[in-house]
Amino acid sequence: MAQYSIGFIGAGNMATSLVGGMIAKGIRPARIWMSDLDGERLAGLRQQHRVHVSTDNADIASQCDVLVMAVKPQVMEDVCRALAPQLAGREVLVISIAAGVTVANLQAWLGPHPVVRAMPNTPALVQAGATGLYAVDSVSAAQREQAVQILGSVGLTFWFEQESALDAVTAVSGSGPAYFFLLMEAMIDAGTELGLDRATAQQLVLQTAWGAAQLAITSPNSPDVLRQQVTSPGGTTAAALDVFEQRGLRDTVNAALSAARDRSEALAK
Ligand SMILES: NC(=O)C1=CN([C@@H]2O[C@H](COP(=O)(O)OP(=O)(O)OC[C@H]3O[C@@H](n4cnc5c(N)ncnc54)[C@H](O)[C@@H]3O)[C@@H](O)[C@H]2O)C=CC1
Ligand SMILES: O=C(O)[C@@H]1CCC=N1
Repeated sequence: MAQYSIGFIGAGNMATSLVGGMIAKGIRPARIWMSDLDGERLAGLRQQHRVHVSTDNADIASQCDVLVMAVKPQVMEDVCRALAPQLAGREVLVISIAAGVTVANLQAWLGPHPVVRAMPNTPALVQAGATGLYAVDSVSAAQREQAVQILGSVGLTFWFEQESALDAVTAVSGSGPAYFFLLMEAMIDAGTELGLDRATAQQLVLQTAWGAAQLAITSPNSPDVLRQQVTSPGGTTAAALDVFEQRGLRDTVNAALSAARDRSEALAK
């Protein structure tokens, strides 16, 4: 693996997940730099991962060939504008993981650097993430490979030709874990209502979610076929699925994902 150095601006949940994955995949901690406003958090990360840390973003930016921008979208402009002088005249690959921050925004704030926009998700924490990627034309093949090494260290990566696809990716897989967690919460509550103790209901729900995902990933059959295999005519599953369909689950899911896509687009404005 080429020995380029990688800096993270913002050392929150997503950056920490990525760093954990990269180290697990053999990237040496000495090549990783992290900055954040929270010095205590950085001290913990230095102790845990042996990475370089600093509370000064410019310090990190001046050391690195690849910069992963991992602060919240709302502070991204200020953080980028403050870093622009550090990057001027240097070849730095910028990878942003922020929801709804466009490559045009990033290049306006940071300067005309090669930019990859990425949308990962929190299962990256357990190296089961899914990330959508979009690159501007100036990103070289080697830099695309660097982006895949970083984001691919925590799960699957998918390239998209159109930047607008990342708003849809955000709605599907970026926010997606929360939808499944909501369904888990609702099933645990319902199981408890039906008389199970909460701890047992939770274990049953989580094992069922994990098993269903494993089955869907490994089976040659699509989810609709797998659903039909659970559903005996006139049986219990049919009784439940009828309620979901009658109460408009598909329309609700469709409207929810459209709202997430719209919010991703709006954040860019
Ligand atoms: N949480 C999620 O599910 C996903 C989040 N994202 C994106 O990842 C980015 C980070 O999100 P999280 O890690 O969840 O947030 P987080 O709040 O855990 O991390 C953000 C970090 O940035 C630091 N920070 C704030 N201002 C700073 C500054 N001026 N300089 C340096 N560091 C600063 C904060 O102290 C914090 O540690 C966001 O842009 C979000 O849109 C992308 C995909 C999924
Ligand atoms: O809710 C958000 O805005 C971020 C982006 C995708 C997941 N979390």
